[in-house]
Amino acid sequence: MEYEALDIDPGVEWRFELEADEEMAVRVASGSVSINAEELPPSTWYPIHKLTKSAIYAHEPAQIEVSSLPASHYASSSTNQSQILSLHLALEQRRILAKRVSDGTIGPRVMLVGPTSSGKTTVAKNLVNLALSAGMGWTPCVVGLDPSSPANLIPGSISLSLPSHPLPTHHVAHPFGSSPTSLPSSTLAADVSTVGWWYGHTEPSTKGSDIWKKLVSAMGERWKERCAKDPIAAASGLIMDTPSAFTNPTLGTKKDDPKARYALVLQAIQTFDIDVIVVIGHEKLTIDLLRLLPSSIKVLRLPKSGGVVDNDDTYRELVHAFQVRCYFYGEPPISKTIQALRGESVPRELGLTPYSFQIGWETLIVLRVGEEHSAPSSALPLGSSRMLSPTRLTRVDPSGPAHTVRLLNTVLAIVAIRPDDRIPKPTSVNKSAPTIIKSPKKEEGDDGEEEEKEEDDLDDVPYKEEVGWREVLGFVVITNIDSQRRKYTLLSPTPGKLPSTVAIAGSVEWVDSE
Ligand SMILES: Nc1ncnc2c1ncn2[C@@H]1O[C@H](COP(=O)(O)OP(=O)(O)OP(=O)(O)O)[C@@H](O)[C@H]1O
Repeated sequence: MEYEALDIDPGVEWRFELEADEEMAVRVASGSVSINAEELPPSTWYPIHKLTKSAIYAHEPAQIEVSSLPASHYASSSTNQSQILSLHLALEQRRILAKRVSDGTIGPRVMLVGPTSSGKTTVAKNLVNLALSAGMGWTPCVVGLDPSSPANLIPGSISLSLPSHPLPTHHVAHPFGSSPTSLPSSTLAADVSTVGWWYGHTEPSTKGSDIWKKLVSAMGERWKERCAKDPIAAASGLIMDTPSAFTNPTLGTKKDDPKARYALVLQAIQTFDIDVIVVIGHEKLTIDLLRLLPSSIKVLRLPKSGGVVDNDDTYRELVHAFQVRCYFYGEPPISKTIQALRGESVPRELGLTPYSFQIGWETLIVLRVGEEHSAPSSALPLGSSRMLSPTRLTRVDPSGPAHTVRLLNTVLAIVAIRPDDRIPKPTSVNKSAPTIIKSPKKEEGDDGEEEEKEEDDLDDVPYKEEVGWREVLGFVVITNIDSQRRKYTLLSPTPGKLPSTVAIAGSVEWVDSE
């Protein structure tokens, strides 16, 4: 079989963009090259799946063999690799110092921020891989706060993971390696211990900021617990990938605090005690953060790599669908052409055997966070208003046609339930009607926010709100709703009983189009 041989000069990266119908394998013929700071093994075919857009960087004069050249590829010496390396060396010193004092000192806590397609995930992955390749046994925590490019789970989720080996770039589904919950754990990319939380939407919004903050706080608690138990994890520090929405100063700004700027960014900084912020290619954000934050937090600017691709919405949708598919089915097989390549090949994940089954509406309790489905405010007595908790849970009733349409193809996060999570059924006395506390007339000069309160038990809210920010046990998709027999058909990645019968729905949907 014919291969294309490519020479790459030192300090140069060979950039490629694979389309939906392209895949390739690369092999190092001479020299040393890496992909997202993972050194490619010598003389071994390294398969790269469709839709991947990335670059192979040469540390010294190198030659690689490519099974089939993609339509779009070029070499460039204008990379930000040297700046990433300098940053890594500074972080490495901090880790070594933290390990040396061994009094629970936590290593560097780095947050990456920047606009859409600025290269945040790529820089985060490079920094993680550089730490993992340092030979010091670091286990840097990856804080995946971008629900649209989820670190190791599926769109809509945010996660903490502790990789212990350099993360490969075989495909776009799991930029930070996949968790053993979705893929067989004996495989290379699957062996990354991960804890996930379900936001349910691919962009944080001001409306959803209350639940977002709860989720981030729960993640922070979990990380602190881990650091207290594991001094190496503590010394390794963390690298946080964030959503591009974080560059919007008014994200999370509520009416009760109109002057708050970068509310969700500040909350994440506080929760994870971030002490280094790397702003990619956004001068205004750098200046804003320098003004807002104390000098103990370093705000650095990293130039955007010329190789970063400005992905459009169609590409993002394709990647999201691919990520969900990989969660249920594992990676698609490598084409026969790549399998037929002679020589050693990097092992890749096995497929999964997803399982479809039916479950009754009464058995699977589907909840939504922060939704109102009680009487409209116009139906309340004059002068009173409804005040619902923004993180309240409502049970989805699939019986109405509108609900059926909304639920079909919805991705559900299965969450763990504890015995004391259930709200006791109201007694017959207080079940009679909602108690509306009328708004007292405003006193002059009284700008209090709390005057409107009500106690409402109109809705069947079976669980405490905490369930909404519980860790996720796994994901399923509703593939069919049988209104006659009152049953859902669910797709699950593996056969067996669901770990819990309480699930949270969001706005993430998936239809298997393959
Ligand atoms: N040097 C490079 N050469 C080729 N492709 C690259 C390079 N750096 C990044 N890319 C690609 O550019 C795209 C955008 O990069 P990345 O996902 O890191 O940006 P982001 O800021 O995290 O994006 P988002 O706005 O989706 O959060 C990705 O497809 C990535 O693989």
